[in-house]
Amino acid sequence: MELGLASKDATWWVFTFPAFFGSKILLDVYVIFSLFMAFLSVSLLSWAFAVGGIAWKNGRNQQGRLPIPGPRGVPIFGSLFTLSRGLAHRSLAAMAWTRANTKLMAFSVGSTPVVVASDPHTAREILTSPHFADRPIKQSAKSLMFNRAMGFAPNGTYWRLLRRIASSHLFSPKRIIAHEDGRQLDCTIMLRNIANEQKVLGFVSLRKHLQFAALNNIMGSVFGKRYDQIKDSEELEELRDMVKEGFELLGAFNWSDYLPWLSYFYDPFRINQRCLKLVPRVRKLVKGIIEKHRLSESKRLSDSADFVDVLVSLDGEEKLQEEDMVAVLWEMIFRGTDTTALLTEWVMAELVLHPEVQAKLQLEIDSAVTNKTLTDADMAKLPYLQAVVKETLRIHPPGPLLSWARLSTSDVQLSNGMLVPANTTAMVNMWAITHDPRVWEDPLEFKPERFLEADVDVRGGDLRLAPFGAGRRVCPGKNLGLVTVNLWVAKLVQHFKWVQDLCGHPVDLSEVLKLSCEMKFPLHALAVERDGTVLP
Ligand code: HEM
Repeated sequence: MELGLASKDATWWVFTFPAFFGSKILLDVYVIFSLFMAFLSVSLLSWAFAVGGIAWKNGRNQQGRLPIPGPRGVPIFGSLFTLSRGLAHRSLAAMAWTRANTKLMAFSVGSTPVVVASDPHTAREILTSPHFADRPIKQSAKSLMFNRAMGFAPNGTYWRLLRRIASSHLFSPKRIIAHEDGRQLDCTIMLRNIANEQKVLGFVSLRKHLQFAALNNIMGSVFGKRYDQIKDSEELEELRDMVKEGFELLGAFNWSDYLPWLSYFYDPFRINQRCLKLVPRVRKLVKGIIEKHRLSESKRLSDSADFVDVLVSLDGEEKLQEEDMVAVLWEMIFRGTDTTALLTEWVMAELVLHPEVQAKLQLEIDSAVTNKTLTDADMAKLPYLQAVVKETLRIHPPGPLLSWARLSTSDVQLSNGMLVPANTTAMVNMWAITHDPRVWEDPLEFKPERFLEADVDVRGGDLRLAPFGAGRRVCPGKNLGLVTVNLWVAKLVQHFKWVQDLCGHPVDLSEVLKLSCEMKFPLHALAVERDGTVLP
C-alpha cells in the first residue's frame, strides 16, 4: 500500500509542478530519470546473469558443449578497466590463471564480447582458423587509413593482393639479402654514434640510436631514402614526430571503441582531432616521395629496388590507387620501426643484467667469425646468439597480446567443445603462455641455454612461443625483423662490452604497454670498446 501511495505522490508532483511553474522542465527531468533507471535496471539484470559480462547477454558464451567461462566485470563497462590501464597482459594472465580459464576466457569490454586464449593449443586453433582471419578495427586505425593497409584490411581479395605484393617484393629472402648493405650501413652509423656518446657523456642511452637506425633502415628499404642526422634534421624531425604521434594514437585506449555512445561527449586524448591533423601530414610526405619516384627515370626493377619503385611499377589488376599506396607505405614504416628497435633494446638490457651470457655470446662471435665484419651469412654459425634473441622474445614478447586482435567471422566450434559466436574479438595472450610454468620450466628466469637443448620455431610453427603470431595473418616482416635484430645485437656486443651503470642508471625491466610493450625506463649502460675490435 505504502508503495502505491508513494508512486501516486510522485505522479501528483510531477504533473502538478510543471503546471504550477508553467513549464515542462520537471516532466522532462522525470522522463529522463525514468529512462535512466530503466537502462540501469536492464544493465544490472543482464550483468547479474551474464557470465563473461554484459556483452555476452543471452548466454552467447554458453552455446557450445562446453560453456566459455569468464568474469562478469562491472555493469556497463565489463572488464574495460582491466584493459584500459596498466599492463593488460599481466592482469588478464592473472585472471585466467586464478580462475583456471587458460583455455579460453570470455569477458566484456564495454559492449564488445572478447575471448582470450592463454594456452598454446587454443591459441593455435584461433590463429590458424580461416574464421578468425579478420581483425576488429579501432576508430584511430580507420582514421589513420590503416583499413586500406595490410594489417587491418578485411580478409579478402584486396588483403591477399597486398600480402602477395609484400611477400614477393619486400620480405622475400632475395630482397632481404639485397638490403643487407643498408642494414650494415645503419649499424655502422649507430656504432660510431654510440662510441662518441660514451666518450662525451660517460654512458650511452641506447634507445634513440636504435630508433634512428630502425627508422633509417625501413626508410631505406621501403622509400629508398636514408636520412643524415645533421643535413636532413628538419625532415627527419617531422618524420619522427609523425611516427611518434601515430604510435600514440594507435596505442591509446579509445573508450569509444567499446562504448560507442561515449564518442559524443568523451574523448580524453582528443583522438579524432589528432588523427584528422596527422593524416594530411602523412599524405604530404608519402605522396611527395611517390611523386619523386614517378619522375625519376623509369628503371628496371633490380633486386635492391625499394618498395615504392615496386608499387609504382605495378600494373593491371595489381595496380594500387594512390591513396592505398600511401596507406601501405605508411604502415610499413610504422610496423618496421618500433618492433625492431624495442626488441633489440630488451635483448641488450638482458645482456647487461647477465654479464655471463654476454661473455659467452662474445666468445661465440669471436671464435666463429674470423673476418671482423659480421654479415648476415655468419648468423647461421651463431646458435647462442639466436638462443639469446629467442629467450628475449619469450620473456619480453614485443606484442604480449599479439598487438592486433582477430575477429570471428562466423560461429566457430573449437575442438574442446566451446563455441565462439560470430563477431567476437579473439585475443591470444602470448605473454601468459610464455610465462606459464606448465609450458616453460622456470619461466621467470633468463636462460638462453634452453633453446640450445631443444630448438623451437618462433615464426609461428610452435605456439609455445609465437611472438609473430601464426596462421594466414602471421607477421609478414618476421624474417626481416629477426635478421636485423640478430645482426645488430651481434655487432653491438662484438664491438662493446656493455656494463651496468649502477651509480647513474641501474637497469630497470619495468614494462609499459603501448602499441607494443617497451621498457618503461630506457636502457642506459656503459659501452666499453673491446680490445682488438676496430669500429667500422
Ligand atoms: C621484432 C619484430 C616484429 C614482431 C615481434 C612483430 C609482431 C607481429 C605480430 C604479433 C603480428 C600479428 C600477427 C597475427 O595476427 O597473427 C604482426 C603483424 C604484422 N606485422 Fe609484424 N612484427 C615484427 C616486425 C615487423 C616488421 C619489420 C614489419 C614490416 C616492415 C612488420 C609488419 C607487419 C604487418 C604488415 C602485420 C599485419 C599482417 C596482416 O594482418 O596480414 N612486422 N607483427
